[in-house]
Amino acid sequence: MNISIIGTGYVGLVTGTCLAETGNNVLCIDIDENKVKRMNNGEVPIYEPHLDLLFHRNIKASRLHFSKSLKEGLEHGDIIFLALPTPEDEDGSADLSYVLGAAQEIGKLLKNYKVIVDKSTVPVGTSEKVRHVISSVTDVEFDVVSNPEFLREGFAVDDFLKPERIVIGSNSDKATALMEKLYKPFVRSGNPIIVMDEKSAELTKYAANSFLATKITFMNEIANFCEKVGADVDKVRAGMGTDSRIGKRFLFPGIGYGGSCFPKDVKALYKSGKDEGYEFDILNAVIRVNDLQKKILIPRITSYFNGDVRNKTFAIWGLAFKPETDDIREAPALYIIDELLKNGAKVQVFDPEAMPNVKRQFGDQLIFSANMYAALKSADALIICTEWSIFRTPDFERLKNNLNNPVIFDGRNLYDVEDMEKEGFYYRSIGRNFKKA
Ligand SMILES: NC(=O)C1=CN([C@@H]2O[C@H](COP(=O)(O)OP(=O)(O)OC[C@H]3O[C@@H](n4cnc5c(N)ncnc54)[C@H](O)[C@@H]3O)[C@@H](O)[C@H]2O)C=CC1
Ligand SMILES: O=C(O)[C@H]1O[C@H](OP(=O)(O)OP(=O)(O)OC[C@H]2O[C@@H](n3ccc(=O)[nH]c3=O)[C@H](O)[C@@H]2O)[C@H](O)[C@@H](O)[C@@H]1O
Repeated sequence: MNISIIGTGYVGLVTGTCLAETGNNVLCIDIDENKVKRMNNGEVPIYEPHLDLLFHRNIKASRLHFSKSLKEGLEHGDIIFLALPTPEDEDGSADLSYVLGAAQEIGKLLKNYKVIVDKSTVPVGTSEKVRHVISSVTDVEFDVVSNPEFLREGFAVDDFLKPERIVIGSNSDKATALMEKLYKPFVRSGNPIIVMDEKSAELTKYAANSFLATKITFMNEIANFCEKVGADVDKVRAGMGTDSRIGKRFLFPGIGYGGSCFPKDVKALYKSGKDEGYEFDILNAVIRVNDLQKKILIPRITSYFNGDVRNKTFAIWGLAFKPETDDIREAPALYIIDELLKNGAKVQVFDPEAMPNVKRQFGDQLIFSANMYAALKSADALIICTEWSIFRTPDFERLKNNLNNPVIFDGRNLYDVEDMEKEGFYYRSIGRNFKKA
């Protein structure tokens, strides 16, 4: 099939590349000329494991192309995917200007039947709005389908190629049949394509993300309480997670959820509730608790240094909002860096992939280190914000020798508490055997 993807970010580029991988001819459109130029020069503009290989293979096979022209996109694709940003608006709602703006342009360019697929995360009723915007500028036949995306950054290619489910919200048999044909190669192992009405599909996406954010937040609160009563959240997690009704995944406490989606999606669902006169109490609490959790290390650090971090130097390991991505949107590390700089501290950072993005935001306010050990040089403490694999088994002797003080604030519970105490570290993690001084 001929497929066009409008918006070539984390979702659009992965979708386009994976659809090319199953033999479709894909044209990816992006408004960012520089990005299109880089992709046409063979450069993958984001870090996403395994994407490189598929990207180059499909370009070589002439199944994957890039352009900045929406007109070309409309001429090429029988199915047009919208993978456009839906960022948080000032009032917490999802900003639909990218999606509806593109819909209007699409309407003007429409010459024959197309299926317009919304892959962006959007509130209930958006497909209807897209339909309305397009039909207000054209008489040409078209269908709109909601097809929310569930991929995770860092696992995006695997998640797309082997999805646990595909959700299609459609009120057109013709469009549904085309979508099922397109996705058939991805569900050979028997995972379902779940077809439903478009409103339910739109809500499924927000419900899934908000549920996962709630699960993490619940564990963060349990972890905080563990510290009050001297329990160990790792043990509690193991005890809970083995109940198959709860499950082992997404029970890891830390310094709050971040990323381009959970924070904005929880807020958008909360705001949708408000707009309908429904108060999502649980989401309100999730938002509040997560905001506090992102900064939970700050009072601990400040109190360790007797209330004053001025002229102290901190090493930070991990800047991305999670491992295996260069994405720093809503990354907890950025909140911690902000607070430390505001309080007069110096900050030396290392991240395997996210440093260029952080450099664009913080410039020379930070020292960017060539490797994880260089970041420790003469630092008064190490703060761990992202659980990249390379941080899991460091050379503790080298770590201790490079630091001014053997002090670690670990926001991701990477090390064993007793081992660290034996090694002579002051080691503070989240929700584990913290003994009050
Ligand atoms: N990042 C993720 O892991 C996931 C994101 N989503 C949802 O997918 C949507 C897209 O997210 P991301 O891919 O992360 O966004 P992104 O910000 O990485 O990429 C969006 C792309 O759209 C381009 N763009 C903006 N306006 C355009 C226009 N008028 N025409 C053509 N291109 C345009 C931008 O230049 C950018 O390259 C959002 O609604 C998000 O909530 C859903 C599942 C996973
Ligand atoms: O809509 C989206 O954009 C995507 O959002 C999340 O994917 P992603 O944000 O890439 O990453 P996750 O692995 O879900 O992690 C999100 C945040 O939760 C945190 N987290 C995750 C799991 C956990 O146990 N504890 C925890 O603190 C991570 O550190 C990270 O900050 C969802 O997992 C995807 O299904 C969804 O498609």
